[in-house]
Amino acid sequence: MLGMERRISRIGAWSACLLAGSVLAIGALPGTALANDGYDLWLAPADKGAAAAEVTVIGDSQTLQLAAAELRRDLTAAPLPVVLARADAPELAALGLPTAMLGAEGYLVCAATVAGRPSLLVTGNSDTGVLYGAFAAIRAQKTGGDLAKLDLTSTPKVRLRVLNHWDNLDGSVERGYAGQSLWDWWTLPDFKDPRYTDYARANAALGINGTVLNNVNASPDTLSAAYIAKAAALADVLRPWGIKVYLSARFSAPIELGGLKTADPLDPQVQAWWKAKSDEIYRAIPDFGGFLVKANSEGQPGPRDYHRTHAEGANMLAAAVAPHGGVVMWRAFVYAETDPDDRAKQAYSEFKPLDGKFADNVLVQVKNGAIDFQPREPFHPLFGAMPKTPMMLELQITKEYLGFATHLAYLGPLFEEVLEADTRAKGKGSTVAKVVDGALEGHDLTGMAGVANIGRDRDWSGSTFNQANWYAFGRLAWDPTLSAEALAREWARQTFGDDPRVVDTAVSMMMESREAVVDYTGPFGLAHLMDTGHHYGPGPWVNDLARPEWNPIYYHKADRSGIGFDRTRTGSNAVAQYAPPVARMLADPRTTPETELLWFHHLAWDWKMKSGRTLWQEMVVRYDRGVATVAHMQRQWDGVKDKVDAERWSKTATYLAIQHNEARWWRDASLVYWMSVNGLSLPEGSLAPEHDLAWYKAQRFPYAPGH
Ligand SMILES: CO[C@H]1[C@H](O)[C@@H](O)[C@H](O)O[C@@H]1C(=O)O
Repeated sequence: MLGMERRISRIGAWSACLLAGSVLAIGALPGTALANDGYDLWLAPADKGAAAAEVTVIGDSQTLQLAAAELRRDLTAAPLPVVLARADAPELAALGLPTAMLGAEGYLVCAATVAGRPSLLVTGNSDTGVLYGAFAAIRAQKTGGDLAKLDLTSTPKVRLRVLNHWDNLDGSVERGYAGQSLWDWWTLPDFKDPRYTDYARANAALGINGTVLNNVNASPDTLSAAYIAKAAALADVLRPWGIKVYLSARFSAPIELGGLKTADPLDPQVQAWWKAKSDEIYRAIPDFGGFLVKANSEGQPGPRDYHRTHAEGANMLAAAVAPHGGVVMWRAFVYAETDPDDRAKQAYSEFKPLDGKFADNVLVQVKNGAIDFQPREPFHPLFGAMPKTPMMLELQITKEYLGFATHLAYLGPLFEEVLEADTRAKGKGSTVAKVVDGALEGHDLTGMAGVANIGRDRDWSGSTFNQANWYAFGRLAWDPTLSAEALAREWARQTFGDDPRVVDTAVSMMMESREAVVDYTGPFGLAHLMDTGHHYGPGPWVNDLARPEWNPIYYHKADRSGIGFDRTRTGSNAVAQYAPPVARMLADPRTTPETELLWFHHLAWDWKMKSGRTLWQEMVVRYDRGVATVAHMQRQWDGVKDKVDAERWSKTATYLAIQHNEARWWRDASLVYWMSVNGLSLPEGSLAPEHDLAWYKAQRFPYAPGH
């Protein structure tokens, strides 16, 4: 009976809403003819000419006031007055809305009669939930939704949705291509740059609820009193937007900062130091999120220095933050002594035996693939292999290996591909997404991290289209089942307005862009082929670096007889790290997806591909296709010249021209090198390389940004 009343109440409100809707005219979206430097990201203000929504707030929190301000600025021509209220507001009690299922951060946006007045209600169980609901309503309107029919319910599937800034205290950003660090450590904690608020809004609009401020290659100074105060000032700005601050911790900080002789995690003095340090941080930042740690990786100190395990190291830090509700995000990006013949095996070998040994508040943070953010990598074998441990997925938003900020490469499809990959750990459908969102093993502590592409550039991310990668990460962290294409469309509409020609063009370019990069940098699972000193241009010939696994030769193993890394039983047997059905599939080149063929197999140049062509011929086809796709993107962009503001149009057009040259450079340099190894010539119809091998080898970047 009660349920019935609830229904009626909502239906009543609906009809009022629908009536109003009949005269509804949603205001035009921001005029694309206006100059737009992209600073507003997906929060470009609504058309000034349209009537602002009437917004009432029940309750007095700062977060609710911020949510109201967002709605007043961006929601136009609302058919009903908008009411913002937490679900526990007495005014909502009689409605009996189904809010229990929203959890701590979910939202509900629907027509409802509040205090006798038909309204568009935005609610949630927390102030942040309401804020997310407000942003969802704005997004719905900007992407063509009808406010009169709005009925949105959503709860995040992942708990920690976190950006990782690889920002150094000197203002540089490791692998950052969008200018200096956003954080001005020099003027913090006193000056709170308005950009910090803009950053918080942009993130909150996506549902991002955490940020690790500093590089995983962490300076011990980050944990000094002076920097804790600076981090606290940032936390104060971000808090009302539902964003928690985390810090990367250097494992040896007890030595460097504390003057101890050791950082051994089993040493009581070391434990006491971290406990005191954590207490100090929590005094300044009561809702501090916790630590991110890169240990015993690429020269960083760690527990292995003291013959302790990664679990012992992580648990020591976990014990220090546990009383305050903090977590430790412990990275599995290690490659060291174990399995010297195959770097791709090392993290699994080291971490898998530790499953079940980590404290409850530790997440193991794993990159999407076993090497390092390549344009395409098979999913990391650790997903599904550590059922007792929360596995946090680390994605890279900044495009270290996909053309930095210059090349257009929408990463939605890359993210989607890894999330949808089936680990088969518990039968069919054991996707990486289900490992990460905790559904597969019933974990409540879950997380996704994205290495940020944010800097002080006017457009934040080095180019307009790079913003979409930040956007897609944030939305997928909220719901890993969202589609990359739908997110591209959502982003394009909010970024360029609602002209279907522009939106369709942008989406089409975005959806073909990542595969183009795969094609021109290295098709069929080739990876890590870049030149020394940067991760930008080609250098498949490089073989003189100190560590074997830094050399491209190590990865492609091309010789006169064939190309590719044999990771089957006759090679490193890395395939055995996957669940048996996946391992069986990958053990045979005929059942291995062609996109990953040379990642797992060393094959003859005349290996027959599914197309009927030889491997070599097909490789050339792909290299050509990569270059042709960039040319296609250029043509498409030319077609919307009159529809996009000149500033964003011309920067994008120029970057596409650079990309076209460099795609050609990747293709030609790679092909001349492969030909020097295999002695084959180019199939009929393929473009001849412009230069000889010596010329390509001589190319050097004078300066490698971000390194
Ligand atoms: C922060 O260091 C980075 C390093 O710049 C990058 O080239 C490497 O791939 O990955 C490292 C990591 O993820 O720790």
